[in-house]
Amino acid sequence: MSQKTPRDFFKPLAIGAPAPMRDLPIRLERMIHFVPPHLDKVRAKVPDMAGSVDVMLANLEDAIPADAKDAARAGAIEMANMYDWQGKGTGFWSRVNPLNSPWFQEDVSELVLKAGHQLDVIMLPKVEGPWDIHFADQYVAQLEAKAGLTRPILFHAILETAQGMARVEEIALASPRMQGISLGPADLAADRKMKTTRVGGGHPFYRVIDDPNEDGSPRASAQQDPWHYTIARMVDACRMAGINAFYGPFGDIADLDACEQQFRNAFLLGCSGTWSLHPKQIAIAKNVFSPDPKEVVFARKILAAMPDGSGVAMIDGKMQDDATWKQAKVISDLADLVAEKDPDLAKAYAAG
Ligand SMILES: CC(C)(COP(=O)(O)OP(=O)(O)OC[C@H]1O[C@@H](n2cnc3c(N)ncnc32)[C@H](O)[C@@H]1OP(=O)(O)O)[C@@H](O)C(=O)NCCC(=O)NCCSC(=O)C[C@H](O)C(=O)O
Ligand SMILES: [Mg+2]
Repeated sequence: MSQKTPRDFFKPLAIGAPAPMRDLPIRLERMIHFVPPHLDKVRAKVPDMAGSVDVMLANLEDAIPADAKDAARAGAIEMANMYDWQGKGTGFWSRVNPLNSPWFQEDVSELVLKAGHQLDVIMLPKVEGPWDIHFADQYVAQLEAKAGLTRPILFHAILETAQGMARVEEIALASPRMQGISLGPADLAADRKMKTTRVGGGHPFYRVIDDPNEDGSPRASAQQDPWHYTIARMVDACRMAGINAFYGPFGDIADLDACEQQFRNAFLLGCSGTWSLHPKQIAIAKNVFSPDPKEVVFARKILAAMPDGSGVAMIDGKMQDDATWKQAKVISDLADLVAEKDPDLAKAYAAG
């Protein structure tokens, strides 16, 4: 038997470490905003930006130069103490360097020992299999015990290798610390040997083409989504494990339309949120990952028409039954969560 017994699964991994959570906290996580914490100018913006994002993330991994890793780690710890993250309801996360890097051990130990009381989630890049989660799980439990933490820190894995993709279900189920998984399209593309230099989004060469026209006129063609399979598989693995799926980075900061479309596809397929790399992407994520007011009004009509969630009803010519009741509940519950944070959307959702 290679798995823990059900009883052992929820035992703390170190004496004095907090008990693992049985249920994830229900939080709005429409965008995970990436901050390069070694840059004084950007770090200084954090307190003012904190209320406008759902999650603020101090990034220690890629995009941080090797000679700035120590400064980024120190900046992340400063960020942890710049705002009352726990009290004011904005998530505070950090993406650490990979397990095989010279920085992982110090990243995690410094964060947990010096900022663990503020830290909600450690994002683990380039996770290849459950063994990576198990190693980090044990290490963090020891540090939590040493720091005297009473609330366990959760894990978020990034899918950025073919092996990680192939083992996504095992990763999702590896520990009760697992909060969610994001797609890392840039590293994943490289590892898969996809022929692109883009960070997420479509590609002009990845398309389908109409059959030839009899008159020889030009054939219509349309770009396709190269990430459809990957996102759908990640969503299934996450939802099976009761954790959340996230789209990752969209690297063309100037192309706001394409960013919005990529986010929207992920939202429709089941993702809870995305990363924002630049302030411009925050509003896009907020808009896309909050349900559309018209959909909310319609969803609530379904719930009202079938108060116990069973039977059949017709609304605006569309058949509703137990399954559409469940769909409506997903949208309505998310709208309730958004409304707690956003008074304008609360009004729009109530308008119906
Ligand atoms: C991408 C950036 C380097 C662009 O920065 P910059 O050139 O400074 O942009 P602007 O001049 O347009 O900036 C306007 C102002 O906004 C501030 N700014 C910029 N970015 C941020 C931010 N993330 N948070 C807060 N504030 C920000 C600038 O300082 C300007 O301020 P001011 O001068 O006062 O007007 C930059 O946006 C950036 O570094 N973003 C984060 C990049 C990052 O984290 N990359 C790693 C994640 S993606 C990844 O790792 C790939 C993934 O793992 C995979 O495999 O797929
Ligand atoms: Mg990456």
